[in-house]
Amino acid sequence: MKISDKLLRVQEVYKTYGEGQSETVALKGITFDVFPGEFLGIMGPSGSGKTTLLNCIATIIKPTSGRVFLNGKNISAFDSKDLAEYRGSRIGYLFQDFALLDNLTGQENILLPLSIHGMDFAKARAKLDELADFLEIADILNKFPSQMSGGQKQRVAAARSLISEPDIVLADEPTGALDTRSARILMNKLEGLNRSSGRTILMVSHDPNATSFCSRILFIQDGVIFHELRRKHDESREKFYERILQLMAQLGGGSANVL
Ligand SMILES: Nc1ncnc2c1ncn2[C@@H]1O[C@H](COP(=O)(O)OP(=O)(O)OP(=O)(O)O)[C@@H](O)[C@H]1O
Repeated sequence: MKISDKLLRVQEVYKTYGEGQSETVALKGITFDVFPGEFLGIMGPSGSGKTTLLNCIATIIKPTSGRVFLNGKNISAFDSKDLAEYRGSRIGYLFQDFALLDNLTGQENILLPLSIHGMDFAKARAKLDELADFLEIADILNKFPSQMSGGQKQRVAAARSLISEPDIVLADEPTGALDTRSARILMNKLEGLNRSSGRTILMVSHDPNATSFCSRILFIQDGVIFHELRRKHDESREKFYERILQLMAQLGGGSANVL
């Protein structure tokens, strides 16, 4: 298979922070592919390198060595102009803390990426209406973040991550600040976007409830991928959740301690 058949290829990525006595090798040669339409989860205990890996893919930080390809292009070799285009339109971000701007309404937050990167207004309006409808945020678009619940904020953030129709959405613990019910609603929406629109999502999480919505999960520990679980074609989410828990228990110490 050619590299271009894959949407994303992470190849032998290493990341070292600091030097000498304070040196931390956060990623130790990570290699994996993401195919178009996948909903890939990355699980691992605190400090295992999940956020570092996501930030290398998002070009927020540079790998110490190794390469990241998006649509066959080596984005780790991009100059700053290409990086701006890549960050702005080819990927969407979803963060644990929502990262909404407090002094902008929901609608303004969602449209912000487009106003920075140039906007076809009619297309943006149609896309906004479609996303607001699907994510059930139409009636809060004129509210400010301080007037929204956590779940509503994260669904507004999800709309913002999708408005530019990115090739891939990168989500870092998107349910981390949500209660169980809001987390489930968000994950149902992300799964729906993945299944109905073929939206490719890469999500980092330590929560098996969240990753049980994925189609495949990579397990990372001490900067190395050491296991993969794939959701079977007709496997229910509940069954997949059980398999994730079983694996976590096998890894030792019970799920809560391991991941
Ligand atoms: N800016 C930094 N400078 C130095 N060390 C760092 C930095 N960021 C992360 N690290 C270290 O790199 C390792 C991986 O951290 P990372 O945040 O990627 O883990 P994580 O799996 O996302 O953890 P968590 O689930 O707690 O967010 C940890 O040992 C961490 O202390």
